[in-house]
Parts: sequence; structure tokens; C-alpha cells
Amino acid sequence: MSRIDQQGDWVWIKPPSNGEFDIPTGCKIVRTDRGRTLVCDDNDHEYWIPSDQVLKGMHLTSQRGVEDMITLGDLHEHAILRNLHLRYKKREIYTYIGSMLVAINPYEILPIYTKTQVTQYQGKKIGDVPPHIFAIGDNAYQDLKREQKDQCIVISGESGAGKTESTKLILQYLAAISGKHSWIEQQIIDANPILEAFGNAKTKSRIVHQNKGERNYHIFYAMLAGMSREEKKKLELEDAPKYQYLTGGQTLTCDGRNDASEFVDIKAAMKVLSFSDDDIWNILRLLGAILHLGNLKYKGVVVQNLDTTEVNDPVNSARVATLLGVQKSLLIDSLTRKTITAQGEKVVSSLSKEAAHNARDAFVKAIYGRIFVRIVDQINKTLYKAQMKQRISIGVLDIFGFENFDVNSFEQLCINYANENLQQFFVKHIFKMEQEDYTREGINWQHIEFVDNQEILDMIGMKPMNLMSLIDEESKFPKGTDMTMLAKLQSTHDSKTIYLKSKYDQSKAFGIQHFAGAVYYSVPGFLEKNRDSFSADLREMIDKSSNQFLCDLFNQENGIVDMNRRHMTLSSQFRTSLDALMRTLGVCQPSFVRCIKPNELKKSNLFDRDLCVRQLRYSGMMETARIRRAGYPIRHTYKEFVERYRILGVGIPPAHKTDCRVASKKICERILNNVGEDYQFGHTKIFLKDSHDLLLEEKRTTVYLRYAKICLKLSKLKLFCKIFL
Ligand SMILES: Nc1ncnc2c1ncn2[C@@H]1O[C@H](COP(=O)(O)OP(=O)(O)OP(=O)(O)O)[C@@H](O)[C@H]1O
Repeated sequence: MSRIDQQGDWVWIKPPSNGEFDIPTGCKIVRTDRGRTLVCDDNDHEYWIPSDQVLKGMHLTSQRGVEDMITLGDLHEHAILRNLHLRYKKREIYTYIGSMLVAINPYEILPIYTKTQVTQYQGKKIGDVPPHIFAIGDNAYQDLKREQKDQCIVISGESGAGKTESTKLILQYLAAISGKHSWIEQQIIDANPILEAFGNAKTKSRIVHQNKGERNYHIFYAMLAGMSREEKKKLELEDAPKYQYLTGGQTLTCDGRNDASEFVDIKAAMKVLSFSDDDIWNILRLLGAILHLGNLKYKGVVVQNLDTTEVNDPVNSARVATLLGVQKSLLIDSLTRKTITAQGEKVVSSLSKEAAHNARDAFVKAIYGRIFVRIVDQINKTLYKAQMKQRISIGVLDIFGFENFDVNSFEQLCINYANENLQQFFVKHIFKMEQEDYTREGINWQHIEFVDNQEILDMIGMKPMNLMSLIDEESKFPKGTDMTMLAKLQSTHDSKTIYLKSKYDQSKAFGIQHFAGAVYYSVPGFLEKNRDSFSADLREMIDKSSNQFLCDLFNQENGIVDMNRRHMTLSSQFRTSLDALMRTLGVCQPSFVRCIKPNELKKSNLFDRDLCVRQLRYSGMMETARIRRAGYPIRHTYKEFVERYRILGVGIPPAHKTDCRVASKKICERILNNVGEDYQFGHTKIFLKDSHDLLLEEKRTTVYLRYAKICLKLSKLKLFCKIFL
């Protein structure tokens, strides 16, 4: 495409390569020289490129940067990225894209969360004050009061992107503005460190296994660092390096966390939330039992040609038995045997070493899962009691983003399915907002269609014969194996375009085209993870326990999922709670916060473009751009339009001297009619398609080139005059 390569022009240039996350870069032209252009990018790097790498001129809004990216005149992925980068360089970490807030982790303390800011944002409309996390909190609070409707703030992002920090800031803000500092506010704020300690790990949540660099849940490290010597002695606990369950990731510390002092805070917070000393001690006892269980030594023995297991570990088994309140022999039997009732008769078989390990791990997950549910219940009970009749609420949902690793397993399928659900929720919301913009501007939007991800949702978990139910079916079938499951998946879904042929070993993996990209799932281990059942023997053992707290945990009914229901696979538990979550969200007025980490090094002032593009895509935020493109992606105020394109009309005066709406119509009639009339005039803006933009820019370039030639001729003439006259 021909263009004017004028010094000082802002342009988009082609990415240097065609990698998955390479997108055009914004640059300023420094100078041109025989087919080459010297450009300066946003990191102030200057370099030469062939002039044909220059793609097109930059929309005015992209040149100066905007607080709300929905107002970008050219809402492309690269424009979004550049806008975020420009602002990030100025320590402006918050930017809107419509009603969504993008928050870039600054990795430094910024002076923007003080009382002054609290006052600045209180009662203000979004848009009247610079973008801020407080504005999201304030908006939700004002809407709650005005409309008496439940609000939800969905905070998502990758690990380390700043979700927990954002949640804390919102809670602090809400506490600060919702009246005098009261006990209930303290309780709301204190719920967070407890949930964080029990619910968050360093990167991903793993109770029985961690990948390299990961830690187990923070609470384990905190308790071992923070308990008194006497307390540890009572539970026969030592320091973190001694425990198998804590050392799998070869990482015992977590940057920015002081485990010992956090333990003090967690205990204090639990008191604020009405946990009794007994409750706290009972929880610590069970956590201690989990650590000792992880250290239990098993020995595989072949008896009469059958693989069986012995527990030759008197010390650890005694510790576990005491803490769980059961007899040691019963504990060992329950951990190494399996009782099946067939036709009214009990048949006892021995477990192989591997099966015994799995049974132990499933047991540990069951205990920990129930402790977590118990903690959430207790917090809710306390908060609801304090709130009494007032039932409308602001929910803050801190949720893991889309995942695509080198090896993706059942957990990733669940997480990505949750993200697909949230994505649809989000897409429906932004489409509604787009429609509102069209209505506000008096634009006919009836014919604008968008594609949502319903088909993928159907395939994974909704329609009959969906992926999850096939996995479930095979999990319940005693002889079901990962490979029979895969064969079933393939025979059922092979014809679907969204079901991808694996680029890996087809006998072990399958792929799904998610909204954020293709993910290949490795099948080995799927069924075992999905069954997640701990044995009936262990369940019976608990019924005989003298540890009343443990018995209560396993007999509690809870609002989220009835975890006691036998044979409930992980995927059905997961789907039940996801459905409940989506129902809750469905009746709320939502706001969205997308947290982005700018680099993997936790450094301030370092913007890794590839990493950010990936997160923007995985966050589903680009959907805003896609929906925009389904309608009219290019928008200009009439004034902007006249300023930029008046040279294409005949006799059109400068913007401040004319009726810009009328002038814009004249320009369009002259230039655009032969590329279709599907552009529209709103009350304050003109709405264009990409093809219109392309033509307008081309024509503008041609006119400028003509002017440039005339100028050149004139200056040559001047020179001639100077020399010869
Ligand atoms: N607004 C902020 N200001 C200053 N530092 C921040 C901010 N947000 C995040 N950080 C820094 O980044 C670190 C990681 O943030 P945070 O723990 O909130 O991430 P996360 O998304 O919750 O991660 P995970 O999913 O692993 O729990 C924080 O410990 C803090 O040092």
C-alpha cells in the first residue's frame, strides 16, 4: 500500500516475524531514505526498516493514548497493546475497555491507594476520574445502593498477575467507604488472608503433588514457621524440609511472604471471624496428620502372585492414628486394603503399592477439601450473621485464567471449561454494552451478529455425550482406562471441527479449539484424577474416629457441593459448583477486572510484548475487539473526522468553522459510495467498516503525495531562482 512516509508520522509497522504472538508495532517515522524508513518505537529504539513494512497510519486516538480503549478509533489487538504500554510507562497501570478494567501489575508500590484516592473516587462516575481499581469498587457499591441488585466483580488473570492484590484493594476500598470502620468491615478484610492461606499456593494449588518451583498451600509453611515449640511438639511436627508433601516442587519459600508472621495474622484473622481456639487447633491437628500421612513409608510385597502393600513405618503411622483419633492397625488396614461388597458378601483385597499411594492421596485431598469448605462456611456464617437482614451483596470472584501448558491434563480441562463459561458470560455482557452504544448513537444494529462459544460449551459439558460425561461414564466403569476413554471421545467427536486432531501422539492426546486458542490435553491420568474417590474402608474408619471434628467434617452438608455423596466424580462436583457459580453470576450485575503481569521477572517498568499479547488473548478481552469488528470497528467524532479527511472534500473549511456532521457526510458521499454505503452517522460519531478506513487513508495518502510533489517543485523553483536570478 502506498503511503506518505513523512517525518513525524505515527504508523503501524509489520512485526519482524510471524510468531503466534507477534503483532504490528506502533512507531514514529524519524526519516526516510531511498526505500528505507528510520522508525522510533515505544521503547525509544530507533531502527531502519524497508518502507514496505509500514502498514498504515495510526488513528489519532492511538497516537495520544486513551483511558478507555473502547474509544480507540481503531480497536485492534495492536492498538490495545500499545495503549496499555504507553500508559504503563507513565505508571498508569489501570485502563478501561468499556466496563472492564485492565490492571497491569506494577511490581512496585505506587502512591495511588491513599485516603486522598479513596475520597477522589467516592461517588464519582467511571470516566470522570482516571481509571482505578477503586472506581470499580465504587461503581459496584453505587449500583448496589441505587438498583438494590447484587453485584459481582470478576477478577481474573494468570498466577502473579495481581488478582489477590486487586481483591484486597477492592475490599479495603469498600470497607473505607461503607461508613465508619466497623467490626463487620474488619471481618470482611480478615476473610481474605485466611482464604488466601488455605486456598492459594505459590503458583498452582496442589496438595499431594507440586511441579518444580511450586509450593503446597501457604498455610502449611506458615504453620510450621509460626507455631510455638510446644504446639509443634504436641503435633510432633518439624520444619518444612522434612515433609514430602511440602518439598515436591523443591521450593520452600515464596517471594514477598513471611511465613512466620503470616501465621500470626492468619490466627488473628480467624479469631476475628469467630473461629474458636478449639476450631483452630482442630484444623492444625488435621493439617499435621496430612503432613505425617505424606511421609508414610510403603513397601510393595508380592503375596501369592498378587501385589500387596505393607506400611512399615511405626512412627508416622502412630502419629497419624493419634491425630485422626483412630487405632493404628485400623489405619494401616484401611490404607492398604479395599473392601467390596458383592451380592451381600464382603470381599477384601490388598492394594498394590501404587494403588495404596493413590488411596492415601485421595484421602488427603478429601480431608483438605473438607477443611476448606468448613472454613468458607464459618466465614459466611459469621458475615451473614453480622449483616442480618441485608442480603444484597457485592461478590468478588478471584479466578484463575485460561491455561495452556506444555502438558495439559484433567485440571486444565476443568479450568478451561470454567473460563469458557465465564467467557460466554463476558461476551454476552459486552455485546449488550455495544448494543447500548449503538442505541445511544441512534445506529441500526439489528443486523450485527456475533459468534459466541456455545458450541464449545456444549461439546465439553452441556449437550448429551459431552466430553465430561464421557469421561465420567468411563470413570465409573470399573475396567475403564484412559485409552478406552480417548477412543470413545474420538469416535464421538471426531467429526466436529472444534475437536482437533492432536499434533502430539494421537493415541494419548486430544485437542480443543478454545476461545483463547488450541489446547492439547494429555490423557494419561484423566480417569484416576476424575474418580478422586477415597475408599469405603477409609470412610468407615472415619466413622469410628474419636476425633469429633474430623467426623463432623465428613458429615457436614455444605451449600456448594454435597461432597459426601458417594461416587460423585470430580468432574460432576466441578460442574455442580460451576453451575451454581454461573447461576449466582447470572443474577448479578457484573464488572470485570483483568490482571496482567508485564514480565516474568517481577520487575517494575519492563513490558514484555509477547507475554502481554498472550494474556490479553487468553483473558478473552480481545473479544471486545471482535464484537466491535462485527459491527463498525472504526469510529471518529465528527470533528476528528473533518480534521483528518477534509482535504478529500471540495472546499471544506477547517473543523472549527463548519458543521462537522454535514461536512463529514459530504466527504463520505464523495469518497465512500463505491465501496458500499454501509457506514452510519450517529448522533456524535461516524461509524465505519475497515474497508472505508482503508479507502479514506489511501486517498488521503495520494492527496498528500501530490502536495508533497508540488512542494518539491516549488522548492526546486525557489532554488533555481536563488541560483540564477
Ligand atoms: N497493585 C499492585 N501494587 C503493587 N504491587 C502489586 C500490585 N499487584 C500485585 N503486586 C505484586 O505482585 C505480587 C503478586 O500479586 P498477587 O499475589 O496479587 O498475584 P495473584 O494473581 O493473586 O497470583 P496467584 O494466582 O499466584 O495467587 C504481589 O505480591 C505484589 O508484590
